[in-house]
Amino acid sequence: MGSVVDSSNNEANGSALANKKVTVVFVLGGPGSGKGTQCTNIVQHFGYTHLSAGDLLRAEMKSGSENGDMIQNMIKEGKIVPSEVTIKLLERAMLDNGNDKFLIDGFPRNEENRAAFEAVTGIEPQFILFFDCSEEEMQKRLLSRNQGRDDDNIETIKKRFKVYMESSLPVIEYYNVKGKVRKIDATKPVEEVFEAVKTCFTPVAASS
Ligand SMILES: Nc1ncnc2c1ncn2[C@@H]1O[C@H](COP(=O)(O)OP(=O)(O)O)[C@@H](O)[C@H]1O
Ligand SMILES: Nc1ccn([C@@H]2O[C@H](COP(=O)(O)OP(=O)(O)O)[C@@H](O)[C@H]2O)c(=O)n1
Ligand SMILES: [Mg+2]
Repeated sequence: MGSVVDSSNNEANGSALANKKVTVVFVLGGPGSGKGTQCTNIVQHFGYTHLSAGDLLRAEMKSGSENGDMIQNMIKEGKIVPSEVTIKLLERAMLDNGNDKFLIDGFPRNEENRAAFEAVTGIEPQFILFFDCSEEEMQKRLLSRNQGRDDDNIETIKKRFKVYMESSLPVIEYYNVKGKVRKIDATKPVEEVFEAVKTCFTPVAASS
């Protein structure tokens, strides 16, 4: 744990990332659990670059990409966009950034995301930060998020919760079995959650 991932030993996979050594932390948890909020705090304290898969997909959608309509429909239905699209966006963002430490927020969200990312990039996450939050609290937060998102309505929120339970939790369990999950009680206020988050990063920062 805590070692810098050397993806250069995965050159056979042909990923452009193979020549760049990167450290990746996956930030996972249900919709509204506070992933984005805490990533902003982590960036300020620990020097990571925050990459939100959802933000990258929304930007791609707005850029007039050929995948724009497909992405918009998937987000509206709370479905997971095919990995190929999301991984390309993540790869490009990591390559374009001078930093070598990334928080990947909201990815991998299903087994296809997880397996494809590993196969394409060869990157093994340093650890998984898991925000555990009750559905009741997440729903309350999403309904008052006010970011003008098409998917923060009760109908889509219910669909997102179902996808989270059926497809995303098994990915967290996959990493839990590997001893890689650091679980945080995310129902608490922002400041208290961040106190717990800090303890996950401090030993890593001290040893690097
Ligand atoms: N610990 C918290 N307590 C109360 N509200 C929170 C907390 N963390 C985040 N929020 C609020 O809840 C909403 C969802 O948070 P966000 O960080 O966007 O979550 P996610 O990225 O997991 O969907 C935002 O409006 C945010 O300000
Ligand atoms: N790995 C991912 C991440 C997000 N998404 C899509 O983007 C939507 C919003 O993701 P998000 O991470 O911004 O949502 P929050 O969990 O932050 O509320 C998801 O419901 C999916 O439709 C995806 O398809 N694949
Ligand atoms: Mg988010």
